[in-house]
Amino acid sequence: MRQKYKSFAKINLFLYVTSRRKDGYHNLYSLMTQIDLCDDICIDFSQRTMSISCDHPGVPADESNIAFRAARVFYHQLKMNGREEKNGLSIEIVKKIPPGGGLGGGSSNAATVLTALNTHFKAPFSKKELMKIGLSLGADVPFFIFGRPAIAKGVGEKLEKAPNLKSCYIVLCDPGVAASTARVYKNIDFNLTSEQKYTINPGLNVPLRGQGFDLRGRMHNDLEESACRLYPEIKETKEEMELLLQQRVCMTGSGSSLFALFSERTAAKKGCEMLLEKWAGSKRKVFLSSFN
Ligand SMILES: C[C@](O)(CO)[C@H](O)COP(=O)(O)OP(=O)(O)OC[C@H]1O[C@@H](n2ccc(N)nc2=O)[C@H](O)[C@@H]1O
Ligand SMILES: Nc1ncnc2c1ncn2[C@@H]1O[C@H](COP(=O)(O)OP(=O)(O)OP(=O)(O)O)[C@@H](O)[C@H]1O
Repeated sequence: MRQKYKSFAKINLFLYVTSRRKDGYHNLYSLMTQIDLCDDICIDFSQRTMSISCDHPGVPADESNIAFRAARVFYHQLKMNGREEKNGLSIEIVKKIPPGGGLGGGSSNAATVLTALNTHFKAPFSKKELMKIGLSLGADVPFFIFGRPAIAKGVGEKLEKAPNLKSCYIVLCDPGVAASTARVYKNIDFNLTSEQKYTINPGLNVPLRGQGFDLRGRMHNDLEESACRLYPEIKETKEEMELLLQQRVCMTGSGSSLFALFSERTAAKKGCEMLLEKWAGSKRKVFLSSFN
């Protein structure tokens, strides 16, 4: 039985790093939303063995793939619950989300596989339990299982429903360099983020009177300075993007992707076309996306 799934990317509309923890991880305060850029995943539950394939050369097509590890950990938990099931399945991933782009591509793939397996076996785990299983794979995985815009705290596992967001069109750019999440967190200069840490006020407490929350003035990322020091391509791309679009540009997650928000599709499309034209032949990739 073959089933197709869409595995969506995310952006961090704002991301504040509030402290470094004893376990080496960092506590966050972040507003996250899924966007319509997605990978395609096909799962065949009728196989006798477990296998994975992926069309992207930068993504492992073996048991180290996070989607494969998600399937393995799911069957393990099922067994711990006293249910021994045949664990054959094949996972086929068609990548459209740039890997190492701060768009949570791997985490989203893992969440898609966990959710698909849970549905296939008629919900042996509650959503909360599935999110806990997801956290053992990566800090971003619970968000994709949560499945709606969220305020993330802790290492990203404490999730609350976000206020009603105003839908936006996004000009998204992959500067052509993959950023290592671990390196970016390790390289944070807390002297540079401290002021922001103590003045976090994204204004989410403002009453909305039926309107969606407009985030364009609230975009922020405490990881940006660290990522730009490690990967100068990010800084260069951001500066050019701001100049060409005449819009505020922010990095998502631990980088490397950058985004600008637009309320009108025509303006976003025009911006996208301009970047595509200016950067034709370069390693930078440009996407028109949205969230609502
Ligand atoms: C940057 C974000 O994408 C923002 O949503 C996430 O914080 C990253 O989540 P992720 O890619 O799922 O991260 P993981 O795979 O769990 O962790 C990779 C590495 O990033 C660092 N890490 C990750 C999350 C976090 N809150 N603090 C950290 O310091 C740790 O060194 C960890 O070894
Ligand atoms: N299914 C997968 N999809 C993407 N990358 C994967 C996958 N499995 C393993 N990886 C490895 O994980 C690395 C990070 O990829 P990913 O797309 O998750 O990064 P990211 O978007 O920066 O993640 P995050 O925002 O969660 O930090 C890749 O360089 C790749 O080698």
